[in-house]
Amino acid sequence: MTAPPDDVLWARGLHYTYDGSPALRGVSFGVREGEIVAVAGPRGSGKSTLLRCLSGQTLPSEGEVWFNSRPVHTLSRAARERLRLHRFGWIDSTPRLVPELTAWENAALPLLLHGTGYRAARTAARAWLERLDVGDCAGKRPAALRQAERQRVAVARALVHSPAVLFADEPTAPLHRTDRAQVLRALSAAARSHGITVVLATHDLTLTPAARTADATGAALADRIVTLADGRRGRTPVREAPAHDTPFDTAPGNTPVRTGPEDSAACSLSV
Ligand SMILES: Nc1ncnc2c1ncn2[C@@H]1O[C@H](COP(=O)(O)OP(=O)(O)OP(=O)(O)O)[C@@H](O)[C@H]1O
Repeated sequence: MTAPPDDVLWARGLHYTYDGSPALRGVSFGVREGEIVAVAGPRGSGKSTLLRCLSGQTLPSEGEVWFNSRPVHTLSRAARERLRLHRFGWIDSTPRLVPELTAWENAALPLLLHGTGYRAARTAARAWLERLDVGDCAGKRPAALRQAERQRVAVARALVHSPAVLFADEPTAPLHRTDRAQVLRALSAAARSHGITVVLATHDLTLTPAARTADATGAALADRIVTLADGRRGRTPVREAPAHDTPFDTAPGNTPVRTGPEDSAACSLSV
């Protein structure tokens, strides 16, 4: 089996089980370069597990994950860790910053781990903090920052090394509504301007045209939504103009195939 050449990330027939309890039941998934895809589903539907499998943090019990047409599921743990460090970014719902480091030092961590020089890392980290509207926080430690500021620092850290794919697991869940919209706008604008592919998990199922119209401040974030329910791909609650001609859906047998617009939507999200 080989992955479609125009997909940066591609997974087929993913199963994952926690102590006998299935979390993923044959999920297939494809993402194109530069695309922002939201994975939506209720709590416990398998979103985090899917993101962990796609990013190589967790090996699926069954199934395949491919990045740039190369298999991830057959890599050693060390090779997957290198892949994550160099090519992927990750944002959790709770910003996990190092309390002893300043905001810019936290944001610069991936570069410093890559061996980038201190000055260059500082310049890049500060530039990302500016871009995310927390430039004036650069010298502060996490304890001196608001939650939304800490999350922006975490976003800067996830983007500072220009990853190929950014995984965001409910990145604005603990924030207030206004902060959510701002962080989402900043995240999506940064990803789009740098051509970074985003896979974003959300439990918010209010992805209806009416909800989006009402949410005038919401970021026009995702190109496409895929839904998960009970560890399986579902149908999207939204049907709108497709962002791409040939989005993916799952065919019987769990092979990603090109389909009509069912699984595709230009949408804004509250994550
Ligand atoms: N470490 C774990 N040990 C055992 N079961 C787990 C573990 N992590 C997740 N699960 C279970 O696997 C299923 C999928 O969980 P997962 O966290 O992937 O879903 P989710 O959609 O991301 O949910 P949430 O929005 O609450 O994070 C759930 O039934 C969950 O209880």
